[in-house]
Amino acid sequence: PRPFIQTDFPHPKSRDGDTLARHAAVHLQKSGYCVLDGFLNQEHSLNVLREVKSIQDSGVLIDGPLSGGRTSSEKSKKFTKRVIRGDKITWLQGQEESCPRINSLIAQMDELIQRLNYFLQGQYAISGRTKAMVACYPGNGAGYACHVDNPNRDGRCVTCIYYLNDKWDVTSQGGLLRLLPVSGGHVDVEPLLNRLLLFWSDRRNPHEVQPAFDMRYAITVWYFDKSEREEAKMAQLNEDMSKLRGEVSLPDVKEQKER
Ligand SMILES: COc1ccc2cc(-c3cnc(C(=O)NCC(=O)O)c(O)c3)ccc2c1
Ligand SMILES: [Mn+2]
Repeated sequence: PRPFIQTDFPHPKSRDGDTLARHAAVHLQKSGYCVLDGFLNQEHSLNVLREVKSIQDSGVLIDGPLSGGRTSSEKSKKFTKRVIRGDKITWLQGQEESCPRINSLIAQMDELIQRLNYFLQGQYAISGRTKAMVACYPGNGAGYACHVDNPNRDGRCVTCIYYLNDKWDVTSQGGLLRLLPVSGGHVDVEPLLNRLLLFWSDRRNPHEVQPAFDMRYAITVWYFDKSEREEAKMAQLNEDMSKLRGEVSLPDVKEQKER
């Protein structure tokens, strides 16, 4: 049977920024995710799609983390199990002259998240973001196995995905994003054009991309929580320094006392 697919996500009546951000804050705090349809106007979203396709045609997209190479568990074995090619990606700062419409989308995402931060009343202090990841799933049945974006406190608190797939039909084209919130159940999100999906990036939201059978486009930005990000950078710095010094930990001191 067709998976239960939620397409009638409630959408705030008025379009002003604060209403949208408040709606997103309420939904995130209640369910850990939020779907906003019609994030840009139709023409703008089609122009963003046009720019993504020209980026794809320019050949700058590289294999995503799991495509083409070995799956992480295969590193130890001699042979490498070839995974089917997964998503192809590129990273954009959001100021490139070659894609003004994508830059404008990123600016709108930034503005929404800054307003959202205000309505989260101190739950997070969202202070920065990653570059925007433009991803194309090639449509050969590749998907993305169930995973958590930020399992180990790397600083990312909100995942923000903008979908660009016009007239997408999951029954024939697959590519469904399935959230498996630890609070139970599952939420199926179709990767529809001009749809923005937000969800907490941590272990509360394991999610998967089911195999896609047509080219499937998305632009993802991860937003950082200030303190979690600072701690993660400090931990990384200490780890790098101890590697640099070739630091070796000594056997436990109290054993020596007993000698
Ligand atoms: C170390 O370099 C890299 C480079 C790129 C990386 C991209 C992802 C990633 C994570 N999540 C999704 C996802 O959930 N997509 C949901 C959807 O498209 O509907 C996705 O497409 C891609 C994870 C780790 C990476 C590491
Ligand atoms: Mn993910």
